[in-house]
Amino acid sequence: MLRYLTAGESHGRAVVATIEGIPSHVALTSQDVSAALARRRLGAGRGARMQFEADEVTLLSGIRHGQTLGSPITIMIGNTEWPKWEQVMAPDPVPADVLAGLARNAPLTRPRPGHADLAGMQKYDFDEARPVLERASARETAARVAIGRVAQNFLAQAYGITVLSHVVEIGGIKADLAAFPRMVDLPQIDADPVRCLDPRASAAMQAEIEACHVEGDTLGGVVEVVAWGCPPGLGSHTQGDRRLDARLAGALMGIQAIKGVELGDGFELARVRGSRAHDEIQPGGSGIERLTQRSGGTEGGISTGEVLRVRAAMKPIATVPRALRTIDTLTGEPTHAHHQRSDVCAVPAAGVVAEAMVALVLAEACLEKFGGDSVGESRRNYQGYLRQVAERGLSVHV
Ligand SMILES: Cc1cc2nc3c(=O)[nH]c(=O)nc-3n(C[C@H](O)[C@H](O)[C@H](O)COP(=O)(O)O)c2cc1C
Ligand SMILES: C=C(O[C@@H]1CC(C(=O)O)=C[C@@H](OP(=O)(O)O)[C@H]1O)C(=O)O
Repeated sequence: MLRYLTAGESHGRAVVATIEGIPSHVALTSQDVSAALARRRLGAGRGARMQFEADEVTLLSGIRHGQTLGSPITIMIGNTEWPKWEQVMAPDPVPADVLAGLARNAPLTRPRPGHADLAGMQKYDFDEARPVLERASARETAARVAIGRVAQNFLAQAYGITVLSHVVEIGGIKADLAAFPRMVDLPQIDADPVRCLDPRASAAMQAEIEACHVEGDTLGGVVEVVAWGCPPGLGSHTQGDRRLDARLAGALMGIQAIKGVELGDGFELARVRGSRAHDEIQPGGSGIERLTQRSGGTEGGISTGEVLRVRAAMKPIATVPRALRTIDTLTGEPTHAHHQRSDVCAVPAAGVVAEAMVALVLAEACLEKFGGDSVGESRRNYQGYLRQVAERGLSVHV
């Protein structure tokens, strides 16, 4: 069983994540985790914090001399600004007169539409938004990306699975993907300022982000996560909550500001006839192959062995500089939402987070199917299963 938990506030001392169930002997260093976190900071449209946030990584448990031990892995990511927030976010009581003198501690009573401010105040009985936004903030996604990298190393080393993401849409501008090769590499994607593989769309997206920046507005978009090397047989048709597509959708919808998920051609499949919707099967290689890749690599909630492809739609950033209408919860009077520094567009970063979530789902599904307490054992079990599929003549030629 694989399980994990994150903790920490955006302006607290640190965010942390613990993951349990990763087998032993996965090669992993703090440089790997730092590199993953650096990718999350990338992307046109990110705000001031991402310029200076250093994401200080400490591997607290579960790793020794560059290898996992099979015990719980804990990763801590220090928040660069902690010294400035130490009193505002102090776990122990701070004298009222000290707090009153801190501009940063001014009560946030003008909740932002689209953020967690108001719903969180209602639910947790707070008279201002600070205690809510500190945890609602996508700062938390740094912790998920850190353990996502652990999962990615495990997937690559045990099964040869590669997970990566790219941006397919920002602010209504769509990438033209028709001409792209089936396998693209990460440096190629990360070299683009919005992590988009279509140079023309990328330029238009960057211009739109800049226009929004100037006009005090914000943007959302769509990311696609692709996984190569997934074997057939992950997930199960036998129960709704075991379906791989359901688990992927849940994991992606769990990312801040993600409002829609589709597998493969998703919603488009609802608009065409069955004869144009499914992936026909023919003999290929020493087994079978598909003529198209519309399903996104799952059928019946089980991976088919085709390339896995899943998209997530992100709503625009809620902290709109041209502040939206709201009420002051102190007076009940109409006003405009509080505004602080924020991202104009975080779609490229959301792609990196989505990659981490897909890697965590796949790692869990692989461990369910193949088990193993060490990478070597997981790999042997996996190879035995591939032989079984081959003996039936059902190997997938991708
Ligand atoms: C990588 C990333 C960065 C984000 N940056 C900001 C930001 O700077 N300002 C903001 O208001 N929302 C930002 N968001 C979105 C909020 O976290 C999100 O809108 C909020 O949690 C409420 O979303 P929900 O309705 O989906 O829960 C970001 C989201 C992600 C995934
Ligand atoms: C800190 C991160 O993103 C933050 C996500 C976020 C939000 O409301 O979600 C608001 C901003 O926080 P701050 O007010 O501290 O600048 C972003 O910078 C991060 O991604 O590491």
